[in-house]
Amino acid sequence: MSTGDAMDNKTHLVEAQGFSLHYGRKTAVDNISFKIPKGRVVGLLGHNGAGKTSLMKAMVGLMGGSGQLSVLGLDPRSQRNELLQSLSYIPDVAVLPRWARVDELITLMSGLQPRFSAERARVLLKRTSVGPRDKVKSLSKGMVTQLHLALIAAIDTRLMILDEPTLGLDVISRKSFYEMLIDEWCDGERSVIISTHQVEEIETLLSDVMMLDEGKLVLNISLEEMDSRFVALSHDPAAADAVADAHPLLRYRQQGRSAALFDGEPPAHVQALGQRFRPSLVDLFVALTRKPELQSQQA
Ligand SMILES: Nc1ncnc2c1ncn2[C@@H]1O[C@H](COP(=O)(O)OP(=O)(O)OP(=O)(O)O)[C@@H](O)[C@H]1O
Repeated sequence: MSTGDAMDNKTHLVEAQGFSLHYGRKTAVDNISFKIPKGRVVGLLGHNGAGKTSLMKAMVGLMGGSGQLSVLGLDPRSQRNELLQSLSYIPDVAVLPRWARVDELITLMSGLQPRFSAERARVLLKRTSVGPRDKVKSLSKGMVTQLHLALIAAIDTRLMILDEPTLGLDVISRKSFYEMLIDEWCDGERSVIISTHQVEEIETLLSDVMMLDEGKLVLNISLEEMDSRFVALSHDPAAADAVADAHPLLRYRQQGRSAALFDGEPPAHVQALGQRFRPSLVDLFVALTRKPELQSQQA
């Protein structure tokens, strides 16, 4: 793949070290450190206001911050123009010009972005119901999002950043959006970072997950590591006290039964009181980002 960015094969696509971002006195991103290597599909999860958009804006150089942040080996703030040639980005409030026709947008992109392939965009659009002569204003919200992805995925880069790309779409449109992304863009070399609230339906796509809670990175893990590290147990109500004494991250209900989620192996005597099952990403998300006072009310 031809990339003119400032990367060698050892560099991570994104590296943050002690990175923070503030709006006045408000801390939106709080001293976070992480690395994203090539070939990953990273879910950036967090409740409203957790800091996802702020972090993504910093990655594309729209916001400054303190600490270190490097994207494709570049400083997003001071080397923004260079970075934008090498990065694919769909912001949360993406708009395409409503007056334009699809083929006009393809021509426009060809003039603006040296790594854009008009031919590739046309191939990608064949997967959708968007026609080259359609006007943007005649398309449904789901079709506009598909069009936007086709245009962005036709840029030859190593990193795509998608901020809540499927917001407002129905389940079928969301599915076809992610199918196109995975089939047509992810190739084992490129990485994509997707922020979303639809934790449940994105779980099977992801290779890694990063969870933000009030600006802090509370989890940064591959799905494989997640499976080996976190353990869930379903148990009878009579075992509730013994389970609680083992300090689970979360107590909840699963298929009508009491359940508990542990970070690491619970003690053997507690394991003997229940049946193990694989916790879902949603369970983990709730456990790590729900306020403690809510947890104690619901347990
Ligand atoms: N322009 C701004 N001025 C002041 N505070 C802001 C601004 N933008 C965001 N914030 C604050 O920064 C924090 C993080 O916001 P951000 O938009 O990054 O969160 P988010 O995780 O993307 O949320 P959502 O899921 O609702 O889009 C929030 O507390 C928010 O109120």
